[in-house]
Order: sequence, then structure tokens, then C-alpha cells
Amino acid sequence: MSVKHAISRGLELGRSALQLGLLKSGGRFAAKLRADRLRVAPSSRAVQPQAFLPSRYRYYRTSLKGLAARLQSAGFGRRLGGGSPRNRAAFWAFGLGVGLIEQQLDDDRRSAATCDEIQAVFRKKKIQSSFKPCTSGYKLQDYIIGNQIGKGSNAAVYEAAAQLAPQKCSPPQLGEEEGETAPTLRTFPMAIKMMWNIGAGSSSEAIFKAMSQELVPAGPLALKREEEEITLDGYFGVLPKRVSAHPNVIRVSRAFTADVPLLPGAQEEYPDVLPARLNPAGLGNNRTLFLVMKNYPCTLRQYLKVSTPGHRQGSLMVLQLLEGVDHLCRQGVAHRDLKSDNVLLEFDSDGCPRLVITDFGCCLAQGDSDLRLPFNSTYVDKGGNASLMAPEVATAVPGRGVVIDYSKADAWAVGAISYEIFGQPNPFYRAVGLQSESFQEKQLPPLPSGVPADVQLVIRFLLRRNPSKRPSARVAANMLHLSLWGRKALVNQDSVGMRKLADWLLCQSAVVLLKGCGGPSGNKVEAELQRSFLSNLDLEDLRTAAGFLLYGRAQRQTCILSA
Ligand SMILES: Nc1ncnc2c1ncn2[C@@H]1O[C@H](COP(=O)(O)OP(=O)(O)OP(=O)(O)O)[C@@H](O)[C@H]1O
Repeated sequence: MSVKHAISRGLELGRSALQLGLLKSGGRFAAKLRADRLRVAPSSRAVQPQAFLPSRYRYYRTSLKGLAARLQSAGFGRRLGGGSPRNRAAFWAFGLGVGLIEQQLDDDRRSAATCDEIQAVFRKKKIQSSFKPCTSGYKLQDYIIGNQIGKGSNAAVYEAAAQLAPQKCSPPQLGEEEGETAPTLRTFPMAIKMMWNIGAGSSSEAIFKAMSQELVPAGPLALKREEEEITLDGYFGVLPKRVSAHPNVIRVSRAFTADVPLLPGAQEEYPDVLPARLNPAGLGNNRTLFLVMKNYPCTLRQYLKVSTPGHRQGSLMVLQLLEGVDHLCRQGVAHRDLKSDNVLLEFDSDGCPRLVITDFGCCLAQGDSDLRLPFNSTYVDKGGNASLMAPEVATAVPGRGVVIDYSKADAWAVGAISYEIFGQPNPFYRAVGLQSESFQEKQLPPLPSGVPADVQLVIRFLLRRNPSKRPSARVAANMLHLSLWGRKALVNQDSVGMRKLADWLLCQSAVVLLKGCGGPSGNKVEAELQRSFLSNLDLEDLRTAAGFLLYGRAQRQTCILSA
């Protein structure tokens, strides 16, 4: 369906739904939609628009009003008004200018209020996962463990299912609406990650402390109450925070410590990390941390080895990574080890890949949510994955007062991974050989010509060396949202008119809400992305995204004309 069609259909549906009173959760929102379209005053229950006016504009407005008043009281107007036609025109133009700015401010205020109301509506809607963890599952004996499904440098991952105790712990099911599920995933819907414990000690406290970053994506019921208390009491201030659920971030449903068992392939594949009890030459501790998650069919890297997504699908995949990164940033977490092996993948009912960021072992998650890390010695860990380290991280030299700002580092890595998504070698891996600390932006290889121009633009911007010229994950995601679904809102604009954008947002919200009423389709990747966008709306971020797009398009136009 074209955007135009979608919008007009959305409006049409919105109108009938409003009449029928179908938009339950959007009661107030519906009134707002109507009020805004008909330009009537919003309901008295609505939050005072003044509260939404950004401080910058409040300042301009006050200054302009003050200036006008001062000019008037000084008799400037009378003198000008009574003077030459040229002066009269100048004064008239000044008044018009103030009027126009007032109108612009009014538009902005209305748009900000619209954003806020839309955000409130979509924030209320909880993420519904089709993965239902069992109600117990805090012991290794609660699980049947199958084959190994993966291995990294810190852990081995096995497929798993709940031991049968149907009334208490029925095996988690994938929702019927999900795409075709492979038989092995039906038998083993869970994955258990067994960390390798060398040197952390064997007490639960010590293990939780040493491997605390792995708990960042753990859900609220992941730890048994006593262990939750250990993590809070024993290491308050040391243990990192936990992030809330998001469709593009892995959810750890259980985390517990247990004695290391002898699992399939252990003696052959990782004998050195086994405890002496299982291998006399092994260096591992007797106990370790286990993390229970949903079992995903493959990693992004595995998927890309066998298929190249189409351009639209590829754009949706990049967008999902940006949404996941933005969610982490907002909660004060930098992943620091983003690569295609650390992204898991499944399919929605349309066959569209859903991406999930996993493996938080290297993340930065400081108690105060600060994404800046003091870098005063070489002992400070900069994070994993040197090839995909953002330039500002890779080039940092330790010293007094040096701080590494990670707030846009993951976004840079998404830019690099995007090449893989569009069927190209990652420019920062050996085959191409660029180094993140020394590359020049003009050395970046071109993306395939079929990749939409706006998407190419986003990737270029993400890979900017200078983080202050690089969009944040949120702004880059907004650029893709605008490009995928809001093209009309930006057409023929040389400046970013908010009214058009606000109208588009209202249409988009109506469409998404109505789609959500339609049942299973609500779990599709596109719908999730749109909900994520609407629940994180911020006027300034949106304006910046539109600005980046328009700037990039203008640059492109200039290049074409001068070629
Ligand atoms: N939930 C899961 N479902 C399916 N496969 C998984 C899951 N979690 C991990 N894997 C597989 O196991 C591999 C290793 O997992 P993971 O990256 O978490 O281990 P790690 O030792 O922490 O890795 P690294 O070497 O990056 O530190 C992954 O690359 C993937 O192939």
C-alpha cells in the first residue's frame, strides 16, 4: 500500500473508528485528533500547551514580545507609522515578522503537544512477548538440555526445554501468529547460556559480581528473591542497572548459579574451562552463571551468509538495530560489542526478520546512567570488538581527565553492520580493511545502487568520524521512519514545517492504533517499529532527523547537478 493510500485510509478508518468509539485506549487521543484536524480548542482536560513549549522558543517569544512592547512604548511605531511609506512598510514588515514567528511558535507548541500526547498513548501499550517463561526454572534441574547451539569466547549456549511439570512450568510456546517454527525450536524453545567461570570464585555473590553485565537484559523475575537481594544488598552501586523489555533487545527470563555440568561437546570443545572435578587439567571454577532466554533460529551473521535481504527488508533491519540501540541509550546502557554474531534473528508471520541485540558481557551500564567513562588508565576496559569500535573510542588515549563518551558509539557500529545487511563486506573487517581509528569518510565503499538513497544517507551519517556530526540512534531511526512512512510529510520543504509533520504523526498514530485492534498483525515487525517510534516521539529529535534528511537530499541534488 502506498504511503498516500495508507494515510488516507488511516484517516478514513480513524474517522469511522472515532464515530464508533472504537479507539478505547485512544479516547483522549481521538479527541485530540479531531480537535487538531478541525482546529477547535482541545478538551479542558488536555495538558496546558504552554507546558510543551520548548524553553528555547519560550525565550524567543518573550524576547520578541518584549522588544515589540519596548518599541511601541518608545513611540517608535508612531514615528515610523507616521513617517515615510518606506518606514511604514518596514514597521509593517516587522509586525508581520513577529506575527509569523508567533504563528510558527504556535505551530511548534501544538506539534510538541501532539507529540507528547501520541507518546503517552503508545507508552501505555506494553510490549507483548510471545515467549512465556515458566513460573519456576531457577535451578538447572528444571531444564532438559539438548545440543549446543553456539559458543563464544566466554560461554557455551545450549538448546533447552522445561522439565515436564505442566501445572507449574509448561514449556514456553511460540505464539501461533509467529512465522513457521522449526521443529527443534518447538522441542527446545529456550536457550541456556552457560558462562565459563575462570577465577571469579564459586560463591553466588562473587559470580553475580564478576558477570554482572550479563544481567543487564534480565527481566524483573529473572533472579530468585534471595539472589535478587544479594545483588541489591551486597553490591549496590556496583551491579549495573537492568533495562526494560524491548522487541529488539534480548530478554533473559531466568538467571541462576549452579555447579558446572558435563554438557554435550564439553570435553572436546572447551576442556580448559571445565572445573577439575570434570577435567583434572581444567582451570574453571566449580560453579557458574546460567542465563535462560528464548531460543532463536540463528544469528544475523548466519542469516546473511545464506540470504541477502531485499532493500526494504534491509532498511527495516537497520531500523530495528537503531531502535534497540536507542532503547539501551535511553536507559544509560552502551552495548560496546555490537556485531552480526551478537544479533539474533527470528521471523514474523510475514517472513520479515526480527532482530534482537544480545550478549551484554561487554556493556557499559553505570549506576548513574552516564554513558561517559573516565579513561584514566590502560586498565579501564574500552569494551569488546576492536574492529567495530567507534573512532572516538578507538582513538582515546588514557590520561588524567580523559573521558570516553559512548552515547553514539553503538550507532556507529550499526552503520558498519548495515553494509553486511545490504550484502557487502563490513568495511572494518579484514576483507576491506579500513581501521576505525584512522579511516577517512571518503574511503567508505559505495553501497549497492539499489539501496534507497535516504538509507544510504543514514548509513553515511552514522559512520561519521566526529560524533558531534553523527546522528544519535534515535535521530537516525527517525530519519528511517520518515523515509519509510513519512515521505509526503517532507516533500517540497526546504525548511522543516512542523505542522505537516504533526499531521502525518496523527495519521500514522491512527493507522497503528487501528492495526493494533486488528489482532495478530500487532506483532509484526513493521507494527512494532512504528509503535516504538511513536512511543519515543520527541519534537526536537524529529526536527533534527528531518533536517538531516533534507540537508542530505540537497547535497545529493547538488552533486547530481554538478556531475
Ligand atoms: N538465545 C539464543 N538463541 C540461539 N542461539 C544463541 C542464543 N544466544 C546465543 N546463541 C548462540 O551462541 C553464540 C554465543 O553466544 P554469546 O555471543 O552470547 O556468547 P559469548 O561467549 O558471550 O560471545 P562473545 O565471544 O561475543 O563474548 C551466539 O553467537 C549464537 O550463535
